[in-house]
Amino acid sequence: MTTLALHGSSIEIAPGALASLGQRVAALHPGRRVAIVADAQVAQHYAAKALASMVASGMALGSTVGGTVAPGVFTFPAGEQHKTRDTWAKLTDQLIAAGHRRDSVFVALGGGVTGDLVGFVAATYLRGVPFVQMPTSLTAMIDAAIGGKTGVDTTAGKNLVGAFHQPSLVLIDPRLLRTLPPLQLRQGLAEAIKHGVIVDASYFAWIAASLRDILDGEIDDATAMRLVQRSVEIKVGVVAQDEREGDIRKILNFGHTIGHAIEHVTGYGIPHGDAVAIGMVAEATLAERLGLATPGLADTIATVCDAAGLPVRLPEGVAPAEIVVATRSDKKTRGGVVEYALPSALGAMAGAGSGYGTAVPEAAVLEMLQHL
Ligand SMILES: NC(=O)c1ccc[n+]([C@@H]2O[C@H](COP(=O)([O-])OP(=O)(O)OC[C@H]3O[C@@H](n4cnc5c(N)ncnc54)[C@H](O)[C@@H]3O)[C@@H](O)[C@H]2O)c1
Ligand SMILES: O=C(O)C(=O)C[C@@H](O)[C@H](O)[C@H](O)COP(=O)(O)O
Ligand SMILES: [Zn+2]
Repeated sequence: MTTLALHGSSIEIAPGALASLGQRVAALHPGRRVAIVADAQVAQHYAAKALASMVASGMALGSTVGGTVAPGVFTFPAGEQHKTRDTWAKLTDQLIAAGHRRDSVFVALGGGVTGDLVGFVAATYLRGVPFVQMPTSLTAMIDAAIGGKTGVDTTAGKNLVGAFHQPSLVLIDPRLLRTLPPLQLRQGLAEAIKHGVIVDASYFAWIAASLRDILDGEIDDATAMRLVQRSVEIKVGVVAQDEREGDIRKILNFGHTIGHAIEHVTGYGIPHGDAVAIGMVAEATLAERLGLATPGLADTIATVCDAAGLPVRLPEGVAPAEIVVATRSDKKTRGGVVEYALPSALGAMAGAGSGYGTAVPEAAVLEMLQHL
C-alpha cells in the first residue's frame, strides 16, 4: 500500500483496496451516514461490493422522513453528456429526499465524470459536506480523483461551473482496471503521457516502452501500480504547490485548451483523453512554432499517443476556426487573451517564474491548426 497526503486528502493506493472502503470511510468519518453515487455502468460492476463493505463496517445509510431506510446507492446514466447541472440537481434532490444532512459523507464510485459531479454535489450540499473518491477508471485514478477540481459542463463549454473541494480520502484499487474497456484505458493513458511530458521524461519513456503490457490483455498488479503511483506522485507534487491554479498547476492543463475546445465543438462525441491527445500535439506544435520548445517535441508526443491508440489530428469535419472560437471560454483566459500552458522539452514546461501561462494570438493558433 502507498499513502500520500494532499491538502487534507489521504490518497491510498493498493490492489484489492475496494474491500476496505467501508472500514476506511468509517475510520475517517465515524458516526456519519453514507451515500454512494455511481453511474449505471459502474454500479453494475461495483455498487454491491462497495455497499456491502459500508454495511459491514457499521456505516448508517440515509432515512426518509417516515423513517424508511433510504437506498445506499444512487445512480445516474453513464457518460460525459450527463456531467451537467441537470444531473447535479437530480442527485442533490434525491439525497435530500433520502434524509442526508450535514452529518453525511458521499462516496463517488466511478470514473472522472462521477468524481467531478459528486464532488460538486458535495461541495454545494448544505454548503458543503465531506466526500470520498473511489475512482474506477484510469483517468480518475491518476488524475480526476486527485486535487479537488469538481464541476460540470454547460452549453457554453467544459467544466465551466464548479468548485475546489478536496476529498477526505482517495482510495485507489488498481485491480478495478480489469473491467475497464480498452477504449477507456487509453483515455487514462493520455493523461499519464501528459504527466510524462510536463514533469518526467523518464516516465514518458517508461510508458512508451510499456504500452503492450498496459494495453494487451489484463494489466498485472506491478505494471498497474507503477503507472498509477508515478502519475499520482506527479499530480500531487504539482497540486501541493498551487491548489487553486494561480501558477504551476496550470501545467496540468497542457493539451486541455485545444482538447476542451474539441470536446465542446463535437458535443462531447470525442472522449476526454482522445481530445487531450490531439490537444497535446497541437499545443506542442504551437510551442515549437513560437520558438519555446525543442524542435521535434510534437512528433515525439504524437508517436507515443499514436502507439497508444490515441488520435493526434483534428477529427474530420471539425474546422480550425470553430476550435479557435471555442477556446475563448477557457478558464486560463486573461484580459480576453487565451493563455496556454506550453512545454519546452520532454519533462519541462515553459513559463516558470512567469506563471506558466503564455498568451498566444488567435491568428497563431488558427495557422497552427490549419497545418496540423
Ligand atoms: N477533476 C479533474 O482534475 C479531472 C482530471 C481529468 C479528467 N477529468 C474529467 O474526467 C472525465 C473523464 O473521466 P473518465 O474517462 O473516467 O470518464 P467516465 O467517468 O465517463 O468513465 C468512462 C466510462 O468508463 C466506465 N467505467 C469506469 N470505470 C469502469 C470500470 N472499472 N469498469 C467498467 N467500466 C468502467 C464508465 O461507466 C463510463 O462509461 C471528464 O469529464 C474530464 O473532464 C477531471
Ligand atoms: O487538475 C488539474 O488542474 C487539471 O487541469 C487536470 C486535467 O486533466 C483535468 O481535465 C481538469 O478537469 C481540467 O480542468 P479545467 O480547469 O481546465 O476545467
Ligand atoms: Zn484532463
